[in-house]
Amino acid sequence: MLKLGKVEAYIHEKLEREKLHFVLLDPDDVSPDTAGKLAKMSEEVGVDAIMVGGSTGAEGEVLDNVVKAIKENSSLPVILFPGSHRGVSKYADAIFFMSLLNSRNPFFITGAQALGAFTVKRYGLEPIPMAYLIIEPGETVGWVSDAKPIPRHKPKIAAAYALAGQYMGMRLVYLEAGSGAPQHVPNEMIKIVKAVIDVPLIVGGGIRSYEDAKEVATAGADIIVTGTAIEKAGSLEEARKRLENIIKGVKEVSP
Ligand SMILES: CC(C)=CCC/C(C)=C/CC/C(C)=C/CC/C(C)=C/COP(=O)(O)OP(=O)(O)O
Ligand SMILES: O=P(O)(O)OC[C@@H](O)CO
Ligand SMILES: [Mg+2]
Repeated sequence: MLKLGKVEAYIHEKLEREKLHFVLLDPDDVSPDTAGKLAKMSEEVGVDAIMVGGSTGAEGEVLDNVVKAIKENSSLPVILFPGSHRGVSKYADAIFFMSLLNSRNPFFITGAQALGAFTVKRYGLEPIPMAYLIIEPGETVGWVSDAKPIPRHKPKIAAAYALAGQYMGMRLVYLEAGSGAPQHVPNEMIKIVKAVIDVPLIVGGGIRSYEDAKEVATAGADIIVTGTAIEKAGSLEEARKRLENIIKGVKEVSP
């Protein structure tokens, strides 16, 4: 029988009771000191995990120091969200071992994964296989990864990719509108994707408010990710206020 790793089991256990909220911290945008403070505050307000990564090359010491600071200041699981095979840190708990299924460049479908696989093994990181899909507009990550972003009004295309990902063995599906997107993934698309897959659905990009979070969760997202809203809050107090509201929106929707 398939035995899930610690972090994946934690996700599934929690999902029995509630929808989840993950915070994404990009070492390109936050210092270790700020990351530590944000992680501590995140744990206090009920965030479920911290993701660490960026599309513009978070790696090496810069990445390690942010992950270490988060681990020192909170007990939340830290999951890597790598932009390439270099986005791997031995201080994290797990890694979204993701394939960007709608990229035009095989590097983002299987190349980075092959180049990163031995590092993941050497560090003893828990890999969580994930289908990563870029939805319009896609923002920086869409451009960097040479994606063919799925049109916002074509939910069936997203559903087909998501189901294909599940059939290829991926145990999570992530719909990504792009960090800082003016609008999050359309509700209708979330609904249709959720209806065809059996694995948990993650949605991120452009979620900023209580209303956004509640809408996305109601449409069918199991895990809601926010980055910019917290990173760009200006102060720790403002970040706390925003997070409390977003989490309220997520937790009000039953799983
Ligand atoms: C599994 C391994 C080892 C590698 C996977 C490599 C893949 C497929 C990457 C997908 C493409 C990519 C560039 C992903 C980056 C994901 C990410 C962290 C996006 C969000 O980034 P932000 O840094 O918040 O956005 P900005 O770039 O706009 O700051
Ligand atoms: O920065 P935001 O817009 O919250 O996006 C989060 C995440 O989905 C980006 O990969
Ligand atoms: Mg960033």
